[in-house]
Amino acid sequence: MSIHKEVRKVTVNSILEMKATGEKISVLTAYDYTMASILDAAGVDIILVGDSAANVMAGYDTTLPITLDQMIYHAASVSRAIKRAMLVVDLPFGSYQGDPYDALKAAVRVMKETGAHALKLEGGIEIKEAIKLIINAGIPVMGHLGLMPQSINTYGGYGLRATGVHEAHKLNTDAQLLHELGCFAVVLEKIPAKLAKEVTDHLRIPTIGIGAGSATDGQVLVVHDLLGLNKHFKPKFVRQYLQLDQLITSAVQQYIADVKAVEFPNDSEQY
Ligand SMILES: Nc1nc(=O)c2c([nH]1)NC[C@@H]1CN(c3ccc(C(=O)N[C@@H](CCC(=O)O)C(=O)O)cc3)CN21
Ligand SMILES: CC(C)C(=O)C(=O)O
Ligand SMILES: [Mg+2]
Repeated sequence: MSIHKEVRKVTVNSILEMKATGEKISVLTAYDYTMASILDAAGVDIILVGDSAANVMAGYDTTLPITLDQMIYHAASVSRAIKRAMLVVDLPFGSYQGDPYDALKAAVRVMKETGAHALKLEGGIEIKEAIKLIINAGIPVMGHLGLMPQSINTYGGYGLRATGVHEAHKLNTDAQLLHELGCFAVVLEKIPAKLAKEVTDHLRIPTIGIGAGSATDGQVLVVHDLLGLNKHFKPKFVRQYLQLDQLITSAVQQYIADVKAVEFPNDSEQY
C-alpha cells in the first residue's frame, strides 16, 4: 500500500527474488530527468546515479571531485522521471570514508533530498561501520568491490583487479561481509570472470557485474558508453549499441546548414 503514488514495481525484494529465479538484473546509469525517463520507460530494472557523472557530465578525469550536493542535484532530477525502476545513488568520494556518523548524515541527506531507494558505497571491511549505521537507519545499501574508481590513487590505473590470490581472497571475504551486514546487492567491477562466478555462486545476494563476465546476476553499464557517446575510452567490457555521437553530429550539421541557408525556420515554423 502506498499513499498518493502507484506502487513502484522494482523493490529490494524483487531484486533479491530475481537472483532466486535466475532472471538477470539490468542496470544503467542516468544523471538527468530526460535520459532517466527513457530508461525507465524502456524497462531497465535499476537506474544508478553514478559518481561517473563526474566524468560523463562534468568532464573530470576521475570520480573524486564530484560533491554530495552535485550528486543530490543529479539524483533528484532522475527521481522525478522514475515510475518503475529502482533508484540507486552513489555516495561520492569523501562523504563516507571517515567518521561513520558523517557517512550516515550524508546518506540521510541523499534519501531526504532525492527520493532515492538505495545507496551504493565502494569498499568492504574498511567501511563496515558506515554500512552498518546506514542499513540500521533503514536505507538499503548496494556494495561495490573490485575496481573502485574512488580509490584510483591507491592503484594508479584502471587495470584488472583481484588477479592475485591475496586480492581475490580479500574480495571473497569482503563480499561475504557485505552480505552479512545486510547489503541487498554488490557491484563487481573489472575482475576475472572466474572469480566473479565464484563470488556469485557463494552469495545469496545478487552480484551486478561490469567487466566481470556473464555469470553475475546482473550487468551495469554507463549509458553514455552503451550509446556511443563516450569518446575518451572504450574498455572491452563496453558494448556500443549505437553510435549516437554520429547521429547527433549529422543532425546538428544539418541544422547549421539550414540556418546558414535560411531554410530554418520555414513558413510553418513561425508566427
Ligand atoms: N564513462 C564511464 N564509464 C565507466 O564505466 C566508468 C566511468 N565513466 N567512470 C567511473 C568508472 C571508471 N571506470 C573505468 C574506467 C576505465 C576502465 C578501463 O578499462 N580503462 C582502460 C584500461 C586502463 C588500464 O588497463 O589501466 C581501457 O581499456 O580503456 C575501466 C573502468 C568505470 N566507470
Ligand atoms: C560504473 C558504475 C558501477 C558506477 O559506479 C558509476 O557509474 O559511477
Ligand atoms: Mg560509481
